[in-house]
Amino acid sequence: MLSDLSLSIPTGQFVGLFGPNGAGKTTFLRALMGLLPLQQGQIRVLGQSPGADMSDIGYMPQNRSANGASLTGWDLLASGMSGNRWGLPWLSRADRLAIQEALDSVDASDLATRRLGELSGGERQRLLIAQALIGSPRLLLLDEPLASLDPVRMRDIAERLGALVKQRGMTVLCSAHDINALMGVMDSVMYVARGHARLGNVDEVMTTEALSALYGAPVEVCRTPSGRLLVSADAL
Ligand SMILES: Nc1ncnc2c1ncn2[C@@H]1O[C@H](COP(=O)(O)OP(=O)(O)OP(=O)(O)O)[C@@H](O)[C@H]1O
Repeated sequence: MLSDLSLSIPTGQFVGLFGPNGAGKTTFLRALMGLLPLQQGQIRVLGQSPGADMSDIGYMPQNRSANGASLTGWDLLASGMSGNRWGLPWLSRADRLAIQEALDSVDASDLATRRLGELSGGERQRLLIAQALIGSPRLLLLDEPLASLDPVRMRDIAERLGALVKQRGMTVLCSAHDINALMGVMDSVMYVARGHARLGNVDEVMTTEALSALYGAPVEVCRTPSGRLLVSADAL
């Protein structure tokens, strides 16, 4: 359970959300979506209560349904339009352009005609990121979007998302386990552990002192000569 959380995520930033398994990353994203009731306190998302107006929010959940093996990639994206999940709505020209733009933004247009049942985990993953990007949301909440991607594709998607933040002024909150995949792309890090969180730039948060305080146990943060961050501790 998350507690004593008081933070404000600046708009137009790419924020990496990190922490060990079970720390509360998914819980935090679901609370922002209005999918979980708060026991205490309050959250404002784009100035509103969570869940009040989702039109400007794109969300890629962690638990991704394996349904729809016979649907194509295009069908998957179309099914999310007009709030229609698996039905296939009539699409306006603007809807079709929005789908194509979302596919292009993650280099997934070649997957539009492929059936979901034939795609690799990483290919489906790219389509789901595209689905969350439909309509150019102001806020994008991505729960482990880089899981199942190979290192080259991981970096490619991270850089594409980083470019969208810069081009559109979009705010991205992206949970991940490999901090190095988002290095140079993130503006800030939110690190969650033991129900507490710290938000700041990489150099403020990813330090031996800051993480040891969050974990309540000695944690060592090192940088390799090539700039990779390594976090190690018996407690992890
Ligand atoms: N629906 C639920 N009911 C009860 N407890 C839950 C529920 N969902 C998650 N939890 C618990 O809340 C805690 C935080 O889980 P959460 O999924 O937010 O962690 P996470 O940081 O996203 O972890 P991971 O890196 O493993 O995905 C865990 O202890 C988990 O068991």
